[in-house]
Amino acid sequence: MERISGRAWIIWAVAVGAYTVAVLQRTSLSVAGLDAAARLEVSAGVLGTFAVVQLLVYAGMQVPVGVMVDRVGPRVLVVTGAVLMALGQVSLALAQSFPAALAARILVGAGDAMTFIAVLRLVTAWFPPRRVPLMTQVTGLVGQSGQLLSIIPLAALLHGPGWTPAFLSAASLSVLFAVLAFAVVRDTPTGNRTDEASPSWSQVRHDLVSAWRHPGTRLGLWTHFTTPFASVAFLLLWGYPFLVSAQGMSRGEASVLFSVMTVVGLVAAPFLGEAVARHPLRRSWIVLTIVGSTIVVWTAVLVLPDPAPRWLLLLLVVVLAVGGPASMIGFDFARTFNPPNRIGTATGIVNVGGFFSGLVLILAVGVLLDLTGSGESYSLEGFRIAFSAQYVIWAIGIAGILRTRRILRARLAADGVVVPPMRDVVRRRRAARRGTPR
Ligand SMILES: N[C@@H](Cc1c[nH]cn1)C(=O)NCC(=O)O
Repeated sequence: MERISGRAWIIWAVAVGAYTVAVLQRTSLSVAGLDAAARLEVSAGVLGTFAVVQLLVYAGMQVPVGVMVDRVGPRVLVVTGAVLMALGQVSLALAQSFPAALAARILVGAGDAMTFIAVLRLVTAWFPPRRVPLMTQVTGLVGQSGQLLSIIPLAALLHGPGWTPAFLSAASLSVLFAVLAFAVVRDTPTGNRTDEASPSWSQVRHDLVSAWRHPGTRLGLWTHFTTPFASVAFLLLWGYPFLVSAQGMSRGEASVLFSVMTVVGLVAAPFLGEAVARHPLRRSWIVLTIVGSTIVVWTAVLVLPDPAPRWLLLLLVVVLAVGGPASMIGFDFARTFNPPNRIGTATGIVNVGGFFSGLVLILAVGVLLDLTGSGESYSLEGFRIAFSAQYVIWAIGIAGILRTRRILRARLAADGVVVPPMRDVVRRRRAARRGTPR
């Protein structure tokens, strides 16, 4: 087994810390909703603009940021991202009007957009390939805990010392990680990307086109598009009103289900990382199985005429929770089907998927609830129709996965790598178990 150096762990710890703080900044406004509405004198509906604009900025910047990761190296991006987020949060701390606060959140979204793919590029550079799937999962998992920093200490600061001290404290964490990343992080074991000759812009354009054209990158994009959107929309906006208003749960019970989601995500991530490392030729099957289970359980919940039994809702949050870690398999496709000089670009392309599909579902559920007259009552009937929008996104995503997988397998076969169909593998295993010739 290849040894992992102490230096790799230190660089990873700083990088993952910067990503965790980015997730804290990303989610910081969700715990400040009521305070924001009062301070900026806007309605709850207008506050939703913050989330939408932030997601749009994040998704829109992924490809340019991916290109920059390959051109200037991940360290510059982690430092710049932290500086932008610090500026955004200082501006928010002082903002007195909606336009000023919106401009501040755009800065936060831009800085956030730079962090994750740069950190994944560091993981690829500093860890042996066999360890990368697991470390990618652990990076996602640790980073997501930034949400807890919003929910607990930031919320306590908001409701104690108040808005300005809370957002200034959040900004100071980004300043800390900008300094730490500048001092500690190095792009590769041989130094920084900027120490080498940067590729020309025509080379960068060529890499972007090549990354997009490779079916492995697009398989990653469709994987990231199809796996997390159901849990993103559930967690960020619609899960709570669905459980409480439509399913008749108490707020306490709904909170327990959300905690279960966090725990299941924690358990699933390393398990999936190891499965992907062991069975690289079966990654798309792992993805399709997870998506299929989510569809089956959501369908069971939606077809019931009455509120679902508690055990079924528990099962629903369990399958939803696996969607986040499953989306990380998309980055594994990007990494393994692209040469090192364009992994950042390919990762950026992949990372657009889930943020785009999540945003579409969040908006679609809102529109359908309004159209069915359930925008305020949040009735079970209204949610049943609204959540049906998921089937359209699943259908598009699964078609994308199957199509790009077919193209990819044809390309691999031309290079002499034949992926045996799953049914042949199952038949051969059964025959081996019975001791019959294959
Ligand atoms: N799918 C997420 C990360 C994740 C891991 N476990 C649950 N969610 C993702 O793509 N994140 C990108 C980011 O910037 O956070």
